[in-house]
Amino acid sequence: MEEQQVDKFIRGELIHTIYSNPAEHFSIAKVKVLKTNEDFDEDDLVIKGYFSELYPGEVYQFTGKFIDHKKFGRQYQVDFYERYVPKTEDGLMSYLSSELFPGIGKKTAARIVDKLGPTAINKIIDQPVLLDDIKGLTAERKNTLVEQLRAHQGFESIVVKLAEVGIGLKLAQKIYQAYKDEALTLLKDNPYQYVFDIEGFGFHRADLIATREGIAMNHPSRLRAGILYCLNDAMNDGHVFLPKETLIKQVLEVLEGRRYQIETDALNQQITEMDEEHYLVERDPNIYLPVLYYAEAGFVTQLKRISETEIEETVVEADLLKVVGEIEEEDHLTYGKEQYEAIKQALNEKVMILTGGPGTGKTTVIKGILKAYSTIYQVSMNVKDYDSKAKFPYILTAPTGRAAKRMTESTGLPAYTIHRLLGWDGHVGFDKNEENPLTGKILIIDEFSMVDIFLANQLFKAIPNDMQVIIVGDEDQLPSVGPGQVLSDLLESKQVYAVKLDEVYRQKEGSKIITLAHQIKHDTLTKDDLEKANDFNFLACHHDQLIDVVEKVVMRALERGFDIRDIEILAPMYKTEVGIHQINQRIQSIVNPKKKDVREIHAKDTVFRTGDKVIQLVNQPEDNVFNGDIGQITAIFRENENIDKQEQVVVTFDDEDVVYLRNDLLNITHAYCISIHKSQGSEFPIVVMPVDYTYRRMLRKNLLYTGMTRAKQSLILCGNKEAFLSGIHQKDTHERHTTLVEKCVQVFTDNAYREALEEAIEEEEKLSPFDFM
Ligand SMILES: Nc1ncnc2c1ncn2[C@@H]1O[C@H](COP(=O)(O)OP(=O)(O)OP(=O)(O)O)[C@@H](O)[C@H]1O
Repeated sequence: MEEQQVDKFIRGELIHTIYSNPAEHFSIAKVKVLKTNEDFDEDDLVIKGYFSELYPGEVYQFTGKFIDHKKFGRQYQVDFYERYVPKTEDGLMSYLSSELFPGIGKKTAARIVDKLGPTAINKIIDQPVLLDDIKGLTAERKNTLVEQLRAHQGFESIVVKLAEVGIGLKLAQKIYQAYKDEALTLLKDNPYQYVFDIEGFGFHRADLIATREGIAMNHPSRLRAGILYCLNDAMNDGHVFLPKETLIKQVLEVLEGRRYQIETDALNQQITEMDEEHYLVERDPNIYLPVLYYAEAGFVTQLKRISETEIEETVVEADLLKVVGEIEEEDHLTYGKEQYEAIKQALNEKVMILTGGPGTGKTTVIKGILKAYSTIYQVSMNVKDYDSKAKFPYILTAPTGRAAKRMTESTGLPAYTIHRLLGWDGHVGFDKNEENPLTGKILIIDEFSMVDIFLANQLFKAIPNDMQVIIVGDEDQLPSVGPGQVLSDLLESKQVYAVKLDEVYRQKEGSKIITLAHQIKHDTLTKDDLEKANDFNFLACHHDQLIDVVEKVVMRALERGFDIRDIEILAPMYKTEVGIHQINQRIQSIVNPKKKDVREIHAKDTVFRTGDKVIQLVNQPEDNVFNGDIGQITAIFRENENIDKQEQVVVTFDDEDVVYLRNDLLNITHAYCISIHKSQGSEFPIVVMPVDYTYRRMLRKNLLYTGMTRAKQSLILCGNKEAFLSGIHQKDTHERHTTLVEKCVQVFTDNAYREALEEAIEEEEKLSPFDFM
């Protein structure tokens, strides 16, 4: 349908806001261009102007003019804008031009809708001849279209209606699967339900639909959705709960516009009712999502169960001293006092935490524990000596593939990611649990600072009473990406035996990297400590030169014979001028530039090329790749080159080839430069860390510490020394709201509390409260 539009316009979906000044309502944002009669044919555009509110994912129509910004290039200065409300015809057009109907593009779809009107689909199904004189539609395409329309009958009314409110085919398919014929009724009556049932369906989208349907701003469903939305948001920020006062403040910010106000009493009432109906848990003054409350409660009670079971046999000190002496002789070292203590307690305690910074000997102690146990209990460390009856006694696990691999390299024993160990099926759940526990005698979990409260709960559920557990981690590293800060909370609770290793051994080998890490940890680092050393340098440079300097460092390392896989650039932010995206683009253009005979595929803002170094962004256990795994694109196939008739990108991870279809490319990105958060659990021979004042907001002690301690051979910092020095003295102010410390203390010391908690967990499991998430 061509519109009778005289004015020039850009119709686009808001991707994200780049800058906003709420006081003046001024924003700069990026939009995906959907339609325009301006002379512009790129996919994305930066717009700027005065807006009351802009929501990502929403479609707006802008009028204005193009301006050329000296630094940022072409932008659209908006004079007037409005939210674009599509008509049925638009919905129909996007349905017909969707991937369900191959070969039908936007133009042909428009011609069909133009000719047949809003009831086009029924007309085509009843009388396919009506398509006969549509230009551009071959007989073959016509037949496929009719066949497909027949096959999807029923579904189309939902897709078309959803397309009218800006929902694409993929999301529509998810919605249809979840609600089938109820989808439209629900959309009209309570679109907020979608937010909680359908992944990728945002609150603001539901709000816009609700406004269209005339649902009142203070409708209970809206208030509830606002509450759950804020709790979810808090979870994404790592919190396990929100104080009620904070929650209410945040909900009001989300729900109130300039034209209406929400009564706090009404919110309070909803919170109480939602608690009664198990949609949230209120433990005055804290409000939790049930999944989080019960994950925390579950973890603590499981930990208590395992801790309180008596150990079968303890080791006599004299025997241990003898065995440790033998190991020391064999390995040519003398364990430090704390290291010896750690080995001893690991053998004598049911659950023990081993913590310490880099180079303090955590890995050395793990090896010591394994050797000592094997010698004392005469247990073979050779996997081949075991079969399905006699199970291997040692389980080594870590949250990431890389960390697990490192455990295998250092001990020579098999190690698995926690997901793999627990038999995660990738969708519904874990194979290992209370009913089907793990088997073995000693469980060693490395990099525990990365384990969130959900995974900790799942893992501990699967640990049988007679297993000894050794938790290993560095409490000064960043907390887990997911909610909670399990390692540091456990240490703070003091309910589990912990050995802290302080003495640095790698330093003895002359490592400046380790010295710096410990100086940061103890807040003693000064500008003078940043002098060049064998394995360290700080290349001070101006913001404008930062990417050039990073490039030079990478080039120099390559010239010295390092592989690009050995060099990792770590930065804290994605979108600044010197952010991860920009650095990746630059390094890619140097180390893997466009070439005639090298295949590439364009996906959104990224060009993936054969040979590119890439990082996995989500867990994909079905393919044995996990968030943070780094691989290389080894092949790109065109549609006509494989039986699936789809473009394919093959990424080779350590020993695994994983195939990505075009839609899956969202799951990977370039990995020349990765975020410090994503680098957790990994180590690289050379780490290059740009530090810029534009990262200020992110520069914190534990972030810098985590990044720097990823370097094994060489660490090169570049950029602004002041920004670095101010960053290492900034504690993370963004403390996570958790109640693990209190729960631990109570469960371990108050039996009545523990029993009540266990009962509540059991009740909750019967109710299966997690369905709504
Ligand atoms: N008691 C010791 N005597 C001599 N050398 C030691 C001792 N303990 C550890 N080391 C050495 O110090 C170095 C660091 O030890 P290890 O790798 O075990 O530390 P880590 O805490 O696991 O470090 P990271 O977390 O950085 O891997 C190793 O080379 C190791 O051999």
